[in-house]
Amino acid sequence: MISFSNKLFYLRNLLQTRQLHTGNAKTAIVMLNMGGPHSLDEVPSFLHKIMTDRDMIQFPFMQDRLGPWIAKRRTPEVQKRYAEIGGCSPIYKWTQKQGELLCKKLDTLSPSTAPHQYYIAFRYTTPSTEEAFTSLEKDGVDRVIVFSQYPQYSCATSGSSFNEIFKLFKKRDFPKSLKFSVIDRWPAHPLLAKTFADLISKELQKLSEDKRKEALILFSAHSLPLAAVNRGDSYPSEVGTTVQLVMQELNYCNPHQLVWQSKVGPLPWLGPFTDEALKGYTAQGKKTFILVPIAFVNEHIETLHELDIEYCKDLAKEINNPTILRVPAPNDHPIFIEALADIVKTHLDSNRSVSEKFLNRCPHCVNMNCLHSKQWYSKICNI
Ligand SMILES: C=CC1=C(C)c2cc3[nH]c(cc4nc(cc5[nH]c(cc1n2)c(C)c5CCC(=O)O)C(CCC(=O)O)=C4C)c(C)c3C=C
Ligand code: FES
Ligand SMILES: [Fe+2]
Repeated sequence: MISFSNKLFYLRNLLQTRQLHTGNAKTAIVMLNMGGPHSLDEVPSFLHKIMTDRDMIQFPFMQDRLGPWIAKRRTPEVQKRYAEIGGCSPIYKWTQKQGELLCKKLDTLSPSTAPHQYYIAFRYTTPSTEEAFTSLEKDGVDRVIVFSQYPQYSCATSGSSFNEIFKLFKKRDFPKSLKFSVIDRWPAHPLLAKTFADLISKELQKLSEDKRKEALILFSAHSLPLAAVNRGDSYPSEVGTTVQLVMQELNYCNPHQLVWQSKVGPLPWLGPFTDEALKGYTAQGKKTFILVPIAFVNEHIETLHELDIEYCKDLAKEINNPTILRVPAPNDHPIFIEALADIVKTHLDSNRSVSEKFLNRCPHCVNMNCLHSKQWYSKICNI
């Protein structure tokens, strides 16, 4: 049964798609991301899709049962959290805005590949990968650039989305005349670092001089299961790269620390955890923190709920009310939009369809999806 709010969403989506896709686009930019529920009714299917995605999470036993069980068990609590941030994830709204601004900029920066049109491909909600490719094929574009919206690459997130494209084209033919290329990661882009540096500076400016001097910058990224880290997933080191470049941009003005949030399920995950770090540092006498969500480019449940409500409000009360300011996600920051446009423009100028890093698997990868997917990308990108 599709609820009234979901029906409204699909109708609005259809109208927007009609308005945006003029049918004369030459270059398609496919914006890959996980997506988030468009309504509270969609939370169960969203969680089910995440927890049964074997590229995202592998259980040591009973994979077919444990995933759906954890998804079902989490549903009421996660629905409550989405209700507290307005009833849906803002990822779709922000991705649309970023896509519009990016294409507008690209039309000026790269007239020879214009008009550019963005297509959103979400892994766990609509618009899906299949919908994105069906639309761009219908629009008759000449080339497609698959652009991951995760700055840092993890096999659990970016990898799962890339594997989904491969799985789609196992079911149907890839259009022969379509030029295809991939932007898989951009953790070291200077304008990404500049965006975060600007956002952090603005928060620091809100503090009195004394507080500003003592503020500890806590970069917080979504954690990963330790099994994925030990398999060789490059996400932790790429998050570290972004952190270093942001601090360099800030001229190492304050102390900083990288911490990890949003552990799911009972298995061990990469730490130190953000909430434990806040507790530890306040016990050490620190009283002022700047929290920076460093591994996602738009607001989502983990910034609006976990950071803003659970840590800045609830946890702060428990630990003697330190000052905690949370830096906004890049969203539609003008330097961030410049970063997106520069990444695509540099890619267009490079004549490189895919990175060598992307085609190489983790040293301990045993996932056959990765093997076959990377073979497919080599072929389709003419490597
Ligand atoms: C950007 C980095 C992310 C990594 C790495 C990541 C790994 C990862 N996540 C789960 C399970 C869940 N993630 C959930 C939400 C969620 N995850 C990310 C980002 C990363 N996840 C974002 C941006 C969001 C929020 C989406 C939104 O709607 O706003 C959820 C659902 C929420 C919840 O239940 O808490 C789950 C479940 C695993 C298992 C994993 C690594 C293996
Ligand atoms: S798990 Fe990293 S390439 Fe397969
Ligand atoms: Fe997640």
